[in-house]
Amino acid sequence: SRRITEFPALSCCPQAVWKQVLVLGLDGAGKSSVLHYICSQKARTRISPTLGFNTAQLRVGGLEMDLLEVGGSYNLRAYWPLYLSDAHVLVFVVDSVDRSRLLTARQELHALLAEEPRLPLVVLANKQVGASQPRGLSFLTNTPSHVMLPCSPGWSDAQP
Ligand SMILES: Nc1nc2c(ncn2[C@@H]2O[C@H](COP(=O)(O)OP(=O)(O)OP(=O)(O)O)[C@@H](O)[C@H]2O)c(=O)[nH]1
Ligand SMILES: [Mg+2]
Repeated sequence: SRRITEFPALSCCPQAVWKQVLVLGLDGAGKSSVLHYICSQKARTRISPTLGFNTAQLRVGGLEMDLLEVGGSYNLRAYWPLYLSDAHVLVFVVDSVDRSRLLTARQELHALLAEEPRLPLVVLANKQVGASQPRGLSFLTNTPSHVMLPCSPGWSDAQP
């Protein structure tokens, strides 16, 4: 069964539209946590690695979004490019605390942007508790038309 999470309408998108949002990023970045938080407004501290896909449906007034996460483990990254052509937006989630893997994250993001340079991009700098501006992540992309947002899916109020 298809479970749709509903949000109140936004005045900016009165007509019915459907968008496919592709959610990618290295394993452990927090993609499933973000999807879970969007759909339930609750953090989940125990979350299993995604071995294939994970999906969520949202409706914000007339805007309906299908969110598709493809797991970020090394073997699954080979499948990422297959989903680019159907995507309207790419949300790339980065673990901003795990500095040792930022370079890998950057390489993977650049490989995606090389295939689909005009795909709108949102970078989520995850695990940023209390930060208003993500620091030290500007090198991730030199695409001018992207949005970079700090996030932490409900972490401050997480229940173990
Ligand atoms: N401290 C902290 N931990 C987080 C945050 N978001 C996610 N985590 C933890 O990070 C780990 C990985 O989160 P997931 O959401 O499974 O990561 P993922 O990107 O879906 O990983 P794959 O499915 O393996 O590609 C889990 O233990 C989460 O509980 C956050 O904002 N802060
Ligand atoms: Mg996952």
